[in-house]
Amino acid sequence: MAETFDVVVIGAGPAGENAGARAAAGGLKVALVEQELLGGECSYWACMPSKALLHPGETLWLAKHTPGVRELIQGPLKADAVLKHRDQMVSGYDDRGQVKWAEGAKLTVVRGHGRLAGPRKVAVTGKDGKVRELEAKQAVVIATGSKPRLPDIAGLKDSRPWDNREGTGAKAVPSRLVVLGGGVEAVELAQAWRELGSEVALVQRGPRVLKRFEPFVGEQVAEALRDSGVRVLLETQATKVQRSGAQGEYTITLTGGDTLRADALLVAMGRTARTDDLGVDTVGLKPGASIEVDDQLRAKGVDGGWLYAVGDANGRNLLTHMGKYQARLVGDVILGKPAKAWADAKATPQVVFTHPQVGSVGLTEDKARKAGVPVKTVQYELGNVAGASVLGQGLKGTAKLVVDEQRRVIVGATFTGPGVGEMIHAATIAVAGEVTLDTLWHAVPSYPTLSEVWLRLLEAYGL
Ligand SMILES: Cc1cc2nc3c(=O)[nH]c(=O)nc-3n(C[C@H](O)[C@H](O)[C@H](O)COP(=O)(O)OP(=O)(O)OC[C@H]3O[C@@H](n4cnc5c(N)ncnc54)[C@H](O)[C@@H]3O)c2cc1C
Ligand SMILES: NC(=O)c1ccc[n+]([C@@H]2O[C@H](COP(=O)([O-])OP(=O)(O)OC[C@H]3O[C@@H](n4cnc5c(N)ncnc54)[C@H](O)[C@@H]3O)[C@@H](O)[C@H]2O)c1
Repeated sequence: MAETFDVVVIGAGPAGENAGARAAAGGLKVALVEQELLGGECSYWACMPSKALLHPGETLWLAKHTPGVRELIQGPLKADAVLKHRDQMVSGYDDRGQVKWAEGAKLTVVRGHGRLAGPRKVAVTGKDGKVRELEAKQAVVIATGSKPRLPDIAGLKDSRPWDNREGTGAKAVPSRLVVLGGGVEAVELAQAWRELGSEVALVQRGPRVLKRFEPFVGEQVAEALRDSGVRVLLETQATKVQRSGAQGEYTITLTGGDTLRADALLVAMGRTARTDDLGVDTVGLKPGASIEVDDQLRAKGVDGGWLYAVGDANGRNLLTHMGKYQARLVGDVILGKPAKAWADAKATPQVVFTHPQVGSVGLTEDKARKAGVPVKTVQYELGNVAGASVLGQGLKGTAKLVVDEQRRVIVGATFTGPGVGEMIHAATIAVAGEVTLDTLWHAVPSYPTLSEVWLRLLEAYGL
């Protein structure tokens, strides 16, 4: 006999937790199904541990730019202390705190692997093999996240390389690390492990890293990686991977025939939706693919409008904050309130936590032009703003705005430099709120802060 809920959420990462909590706060009876740890990939093997590994290096780098402090610095980071801090950030891979939160939010936690078993039905297989049948009166929300993509490179799979789990969770610093990929995960973890003492080489097939951002971003981050001692190999691919025994040395053959040797190999080559073992075929969807949704987060191609997907599982924006945004909206949609996830296409912010940091929101110049926006851009060097000299000596960075000239509103912004991750929200407000440049002229930035770059950008535009 099936247990009945108003809503069944499969997956308790940030997206699933927030979808469930929003629906429960509106008075609905919600089951939250999780096969591993409540909190999901982000809390234990992605966002939180990677930031715990990166922040000490950034602090040291800033200190080295600060007279009176840099003279005190002796030696590199204390790797043991950083790894211990990482372990605390992931609560020792224990989700008791999250379970307590979920209970407080009036969610019924169901442990086990959830699979759709036809319309509105979910079968949950527990660790003991027993199956619990759940039935949703109103909605099922898929929030199962994503898993690493392992490209078809000879010998790669058999060599059992690191993915984001070992890449954020390793208990010791490898002497030599090779990173395959040039996206956000690759650059963040290459820098983190380099600063903890590894010799690092990063292998990227394209002409620059971070290719989804404005071109200057990839150039500056690659330069920073090189400055910290990372070997950055562009327009290069791994063609073969060999390993001497289960724990042995890696030999990575590259296009052109050169080889790299390493003690650890991190694959950071993108992710795919975790929908392969989810029973989506029982409702007419393709296993293994992202669940395509409309702006109400409703799965396309499923009759009755009862199936929703949020977070990495729908492939819209593989970012925790965007998954949580979709989750809040899906809760509202299920509660019958009007909601539309328009920020996904128009105002998605992202921070890359390298040093220099990268903050971006909305469209790049290239994407805006391709979308037919009448574009004018302005750019200003952050190092020329008085606030930069207060933060440290010789700090650099760049700020760029992409403006829709017709409407006089910003459709995209990108900043690089120290602490810009905290500055990007101002740009997100301007983009999401469609604040005109003429109004922004009266949003006066304080002196002497980095935010004064806004004033310089507006002057550069012609105000
Ligand atoms: C190294 C790394 C660093 C990152 N850093 C950042 C960052 O700084 N900021 C940022 O915004 N994003 C970051 N991301 C992306 C971020 O981790 C994801 O966007 C986010 O975790 C997606 O949340 P989610 O809830 O959709 O999925 P997940 O966090 O993947 O959670 C899905 C949950 O569903 C469970 N599940 C899956 N299938 C089933 C099933 N069939 N039955 C029951 N349970 C199931 C899983 O066990 C998991 O707990 C990073 C990613 C990586 C790899
Ligand atoms: N700070 C953050 O917000 C943060 C940090 C880490 C990850 N994430 C998110 O997690 C997701 C996964 O990160 P990611 O860096 O793995 O993905 P990504 O899509 O950003 O980058 C994938 C990289 O792998 C390369 N690649 C893919 N297939 C390849 C192949 N066959 N051969 C050679 N190179 C190949 C691509 O060129 C690209 O450089 C991203 O969507 C990202 O936004 C976010």
